[in-house]
Amino acid sequence: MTYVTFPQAKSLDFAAIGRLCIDLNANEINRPMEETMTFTKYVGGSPANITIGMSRLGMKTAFIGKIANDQMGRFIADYLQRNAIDTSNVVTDQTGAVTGLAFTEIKSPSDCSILMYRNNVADLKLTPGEVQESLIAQAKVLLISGTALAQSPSREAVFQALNYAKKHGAVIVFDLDYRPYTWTSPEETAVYYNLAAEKCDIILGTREEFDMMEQFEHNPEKDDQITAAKWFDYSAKIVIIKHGKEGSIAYTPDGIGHRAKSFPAKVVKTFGAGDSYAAGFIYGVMQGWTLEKSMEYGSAAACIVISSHSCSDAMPTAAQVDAYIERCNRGEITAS
Ligand SMILES: Nc1ncnc2c1ncn2[C@@H]1O[C@H](COP(=O)(O)OP(=O)(O)OP(=O)(O)O)[C@@H](O)[C@H]1O
Ligand SMILES: O=C(O)C[C@@H](O)[C@H](O)C(=O)CO
Repeated sequence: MTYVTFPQAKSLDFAAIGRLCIDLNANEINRPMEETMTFTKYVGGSPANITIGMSRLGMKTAFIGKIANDQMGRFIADYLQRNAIDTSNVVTDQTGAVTGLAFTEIKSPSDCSILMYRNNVADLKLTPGEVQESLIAQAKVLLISGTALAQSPSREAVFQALNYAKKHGAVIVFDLDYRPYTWTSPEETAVYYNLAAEKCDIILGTREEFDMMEQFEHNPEKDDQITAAKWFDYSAKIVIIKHGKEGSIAYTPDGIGHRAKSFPAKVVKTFGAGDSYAAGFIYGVMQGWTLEKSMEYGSAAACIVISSHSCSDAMPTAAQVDAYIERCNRGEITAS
């Protein structure tokens, strides 16, 4: 059963809009930030990570965003280009805005947190006029991510990108990517998340992210079926609700909850799981695979990233995902 049809005639497989920043991941793991002395620098930001993941899987990709006019901004642009990502719509800020920094704290494989420095960040300064209609017109998929809705003018830029994607028939994916520290209040967050989600074909989020969106609604049991059903009255064809290592469920308008097995992993840190899962899943559905197989692929990609030190740099190729699944099937990998 095919739930989403991708416009095959377009030359670009995947475009994403939103946050481009720097991850500084703790080198001394299993200790609090106060005791962490050194960090390794990677490109970060959820939509950037997903785009890098799609590119590693062999998809033709582009990014729409804004970088600071400094060494960090140039590092990001160069990394995207080296990963074969089209940066023609990555705009350089001219107002003195800075690159967002995410310092990661790895207290234990299951207790990780992110300390954000995001005042006056360039990624939230993308304007609607800077979004190129011609690029979105060529894309089979447009991915948006919730953090870019947190402030103007980036918020309006995302809605403009949604207008172009609708006009030109791109499949729209929304990765909820809720980061509370970029928002002024949960109520404001819910309003904009709901407005954007109405326009999307595939919505991916954790149970907690959907809870945030439902704060004005009645779903006391936090029932996944009720959550998903709302979006089928708008544009959605697939709603994925993720439950960490318990796996995820993809709901479809025919009432089916599709489940896929998850895989064991030797976990170093948990962040990046959602981004690699999204890349693997979207890649799978674009190949015409079943939702179950696509989710399985996303889960395996997630295991590779959470077993590694970085998010972006650890994004696997298709050969690496296939090899991971084979090794799990042979019983060669066990959970940490
Ligand atoms: N400890 C784990 N072991 C194996 N697989 C995992 C583990 N944690 C996450 N995954 C896989 O990754 C998928 C996405 O994880 P999760 O639900 O934690 O997303 P997320 O909260 O969006 O991630 P992030 O921390 O990047 O924001 C899960 O559905 C599962 O397949
Ligand atoms: O910007 C962030 O929120 C942090 C990301 O850069 C980081 O790579 C991550 O959390 C992945 O989901």
